[in-house]
Amino acid sequence: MFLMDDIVRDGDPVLRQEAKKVKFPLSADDKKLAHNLMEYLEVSQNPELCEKYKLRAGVGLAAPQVGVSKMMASVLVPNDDENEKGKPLFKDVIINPVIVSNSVQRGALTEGEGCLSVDRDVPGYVPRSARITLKYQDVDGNEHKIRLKNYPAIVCQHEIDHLHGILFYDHINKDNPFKRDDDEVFIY
Ligand SMILES: O=CN(O)C[C@@H](CC1CCCC1)C(=O)N1NCCC[C@H]1C(=O)Nc1ccccn1
Ligand code: NI
Repeated sequence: MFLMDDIVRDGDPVLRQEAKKVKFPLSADDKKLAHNLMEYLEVSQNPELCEKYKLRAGVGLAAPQVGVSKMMASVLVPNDDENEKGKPLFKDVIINPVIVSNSVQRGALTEGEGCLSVDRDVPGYVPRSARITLKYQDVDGNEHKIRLKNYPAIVCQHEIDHLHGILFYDHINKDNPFKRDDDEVFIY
């Protein structure tokens, strides 16, 4: 199981590398990696376990963040409204993901972004596409082509950035970190 000590921090070159495509069928190691990447999110989103293992709760984790430069990331976006308790907005390990199209409209999280690999607050909006069409393979090699919007779209873009050596603060406007374009949507 991954713990915070396994998470590579900003400054380590692996976070600035272009990750390698993953071959199918997955090797035993790659299957284990996929499992462990998702397990971290599940454990970290469980308050008792999160506390027990001293984790930072996360909604995504990319392989380079645990020192493995491969095109693989786990995404687990919880559904915070009560009625659909338990059913996440999006849950999968995205392998060899490609954003095949994105909306002209931009979107950003109102509270900005952070990163488990960045141990400092970097204030500012991280402008991203408000909606994306994402193509990826799951651990069984099945191809998926899905449209995402709002928070799940933001999370996936953050993870895919990791696979290309990009960190969230690379997108923050230097002169005006909280610059708002009028057509931007802000996601809570
Ligand atoms: O590459 C992946 N990462 O760096 C983990 C990041 C990914 C998200 C950051 C913005 C979009 C994707 C992450 O999850 N966080 N960033 C740092 C600390 C907070 C934490 C977080 O947002 N936690 C959370 C949110 C809602 C519910 C439960 N937990
Ligand atoms: Ni991150």
